[in-house]
This record gives sequence, C-alpha cells and structure tokens, in this order.
Amino acid sequence: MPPKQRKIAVMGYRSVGKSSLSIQFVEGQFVDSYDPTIENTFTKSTRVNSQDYELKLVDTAGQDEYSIFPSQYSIDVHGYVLVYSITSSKSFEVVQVIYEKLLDITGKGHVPIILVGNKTDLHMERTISMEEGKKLAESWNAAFLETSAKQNAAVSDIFHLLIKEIEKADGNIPEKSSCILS
Ligand SMILES: Nc1nc2c(ncn2[C@@H]2O[C@H](COP(=O)(O)OP(=O)(O)OP(=O)(O)O)[C@@H](O)[C@H]2O)c(=O)[nH]1
Repeated sequence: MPPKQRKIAVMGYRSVGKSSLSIQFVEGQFVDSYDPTIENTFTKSTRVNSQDYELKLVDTAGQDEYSIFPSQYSIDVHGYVLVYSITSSKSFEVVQVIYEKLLDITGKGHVPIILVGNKTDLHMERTISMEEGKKLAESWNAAFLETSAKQNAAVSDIFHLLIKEIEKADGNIPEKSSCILS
C-alpha cells in the first residue's frame, strides 16, 4: 500500500516542549537551549499497523489564552497534539482554551487529538497530576500521554497514538472490535 500522507499540528502554551518533542521524534535528539518557535515543519516516515505514513509535523508558535486560533491550522490538518507541561498550571489552562477554539473554528464535534503532559523528568516540580490530564483527555474523548522530550520517554507513542485516533475518526479502526452473531 502507498504511504498515507497525514498532517499534524503541535500546539500549546509557550515553552512546554512542542519543538523538543517534534525534534526528538524526527531527529532523535534533545536540545537544551530555548529558542521560541515561529513555525517549523518537519517530515517523518513511520509505520503503524503495517501501514506506512508520511507525516508532516507543524510545530506552531506558542499560544496563550488571548491568541486568535491561527486559521491555517484549521484546514488540511488531520490531527492535533495539544501539549502542556506537567510543571505549569498555566499551560494546562491554556491547552483547554486552545481546545475550545479548535472545536469552534473547525465546527466539528470531534477532532482527532492527543493531549500530552510533557516534562515528566521534572517530577519535583510537578503541579498537574496524571489523573488531571487523563480526566481532561477523557472529557474530550481524546488520547492521553505523559512524556519527556528530554529523556525520550513515550515521544514516538504520541504520533502513533494520534495516527490511530485519525484512523478511528475515518472509521478505519473500530473502537472495540465487536462481533455480532445472529
Ligand atoms: N526538563 C525538560 N525540559 C524540557 C523538556 N522539553 C522541553 N524542555 C525545555 O523547555 C524549554 C522549551 O522547549 P521548547 O521545545 O522550545 O518549547 P516550545 O513549546 O516549542 O516553545 P515555543 O516555541 O516558545 O512555543 C527548552 O529549554 C527545552 O530544553 C522535557 O521533557 N524536560
């Protein structure tokens, strides 16, 4: 089967690790220096359930609660990685505002999303519990993961899980394999 091309936008508050997660996934390295992003696009080939994918990752500029949702990310994007830092309550609030705006602008009741709590290596500074993250993702009917871009923990899982969410939204993977016998 030819590779499926999928576009993914990585969004969230400033400095939560959007670029670090993207670079870790695409290039396999962690850069400690902080360089605010305007916008970066990466491509990466990956394989999920024996299907090849060519992913286009759009690493977006950090948003805050007052940002207008950039309209270029409302079209042509198959799925969203919404990132907060487990050390920042503010980033957890902002991710919820971004979610509301995303639903508003796409006009869809459901969008393929994975909520990501990054920086798990900074456990001494944690202010958002795993339960809080999980609960929020459940309320969105979205996937959820905690990660560390620094330690490369669960980083590729983000994109694999999101691809599954995208396929699910396309009706390709049943939520539960049910078999009705008559
Ligand atoms: N300890 C730790 N630091 C991280 C992690 N991920 C990112 N950082 C650091 O957090 C800072 C911000 O990371 P970026 O990846 O630039 O964050 P961003 O969300 O792309 O930032 P903007 O471009 O401003 O929106 C950098 O100093 C990173 O090194 C992580 O998992 N653990």
